[in-house]
Amino acid sequence: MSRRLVSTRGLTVRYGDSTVLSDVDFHIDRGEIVTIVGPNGSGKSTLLRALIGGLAPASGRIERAEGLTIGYVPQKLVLDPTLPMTVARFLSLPRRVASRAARDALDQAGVPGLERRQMAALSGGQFQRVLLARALLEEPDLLILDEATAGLDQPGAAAFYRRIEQVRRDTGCAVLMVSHDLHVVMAASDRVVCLNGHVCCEGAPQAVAAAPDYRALFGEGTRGALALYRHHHDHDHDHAPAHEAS
Ligand SMILES: Nc1ncnc2c1ncn2[C@@H]1O[C@H](COP(=O)(O)OP(=O)(O)OP(=O)(O)O)[C@@H](O)[C@H]1O
Repeated sequence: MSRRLVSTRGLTVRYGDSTVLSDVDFHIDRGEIVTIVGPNGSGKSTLLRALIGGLAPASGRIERAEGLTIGYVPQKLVLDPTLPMTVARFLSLPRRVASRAARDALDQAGVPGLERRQMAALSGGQFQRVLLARALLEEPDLLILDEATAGLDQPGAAAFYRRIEQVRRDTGCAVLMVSHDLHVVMAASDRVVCLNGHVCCEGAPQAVAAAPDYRALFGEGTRGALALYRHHHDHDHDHAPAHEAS
């Protein structure tokens, strides 16, 4: 398969009369971690939907590598809490997977040994990692995460993204994620694309954080988060932090 997994050229998407994305050039290559940031309503989820093939462009082109396999981790998944369902059973929906494969995927997602636990009894962080495990069962070339840490606190989200980096190291998959908090995903991203209906700026995370277009959209209000991020990355993580498996 070619190095380029997905690309768009001049992508324009409309819902009725309203143009949500206009003239977007985007690409992600094998093994890259790319984060899309942008304010609410800026078209981030729409871009993901178009890349997956769930939306037809009004104009422009989308190209996907032949045989591309995508694993998708949604922002949230609502399960009926009164419905008894173990993690193992959940991982076997919609198609049955071997227990060995389920175990390996849970290991890879950083939540080993959860097979017999009830889905309704998982913490928010564990639940998102089970969703990650389910996506990994597809053995994706490209893992897509749409605000996958929305319900987690910042240390929990940072631990989740460290796990994503580990998954990339282990499997070589590319990762495309959407996040509203650039500073939490900074360490895990090779490249950041700032979207506001069009591509405002893109580049290395530090460069985007400093870019005038990014600052115009997000202001300077995330300094506290940046400090937290720095604290979490000025030392080694020989010992998994408490949040890693919580
Ligand atoms: N199915 C739809 N029909 C009509 N308009 C839609 C539809 N889906 C999204 N939109 C509109 O398109 C715009 C972009 O939505 P989108 O969900 O892509 O933004 P987003 O950047 O992911 O937002 P958020 O950060 O709030 O999740 C919004 O104005 C939204 O109301």
